[in-house]
Amino acid sequence: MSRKKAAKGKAATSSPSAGSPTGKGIGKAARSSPGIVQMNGVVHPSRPSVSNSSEFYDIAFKVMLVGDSGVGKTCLLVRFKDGAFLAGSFISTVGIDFRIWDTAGQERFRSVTHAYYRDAHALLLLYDVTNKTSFDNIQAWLTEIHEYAQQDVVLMLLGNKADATHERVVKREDGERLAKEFGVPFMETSARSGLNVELAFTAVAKELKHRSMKDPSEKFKLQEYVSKEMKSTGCCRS
Ligand SMILES: Nc1nc2c(ncn2[C@@H]2O[C@H](COP(=O)(O)OP(=O)(O)OP(=O)(O)O)[C@@H](O)[C@H]2O)c(=O)[nH]1
Ligand SMILES: [Mg+2]
Repeated sequence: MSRKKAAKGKAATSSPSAGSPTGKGIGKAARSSPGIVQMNGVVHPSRPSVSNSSEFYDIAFKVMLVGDSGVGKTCLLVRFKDGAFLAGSFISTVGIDFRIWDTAGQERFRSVTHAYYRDAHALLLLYDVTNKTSFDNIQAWLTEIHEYAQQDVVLMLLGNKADATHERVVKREDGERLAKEFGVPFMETSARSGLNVELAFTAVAKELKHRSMKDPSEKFKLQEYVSKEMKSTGCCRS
């Protein structure tokens, strides 16, 4: 994915477990849980190395997974990091979960999320294709992102649980339309089957790497890269 100085990137999740971005508290899809993935990037002289205990990176990118509770953020992260599906009963992320340590908290963690937004380099915004509410809440999430995230944050919309064919209520075309409307790259994913998981993170990492190299001669086009990769592997469309 990108050049390593030492060990593999570290992953973590956090969850404020507060209301949806609309603040309306919408049933089962009412809580948010961003996760953070630090991706190691490229050598860049103007940027300091980042040390995290025993691990060193030339650049650590902060990528957050955001979206309603239950859309599959933790599962997507686990699938990407460990290559496995987190089966079993749904354990909602509470507070900040750094894989091993977990801080509990409900509404008061909202401010923590906003603080995380501020220095996030990329946001993977998820909805669940089997949950219409989570899709309807995307606009509110985008509003929140525009309010709290950096203006140039790398953003990608993901329709997760694409494997759940029978339960699907949001068509792929609906996701595509919404993404187009807001000018955000889009793809469907499945933490269960692994569909597009690697691609989603790789595409974001490539975009971040490109930006960090500050090479204006060649602009990386995230959506084009995603479409090309999908075509070349012949996969990834549910
Ligand atoms: N079929 C299917 N189920 C999934 C997928 N991803 C997650 N799930 C299920 O969805 C439920 C919620 O997944 P989580 O990853 O815990 O959801 P989350 O977004 O982290 O939720 P919070 O931490 O509460 O914000 C679990 O029961 C998972 O097994 C997927 O790709 N396909
Ligand atoms: Mg979670």
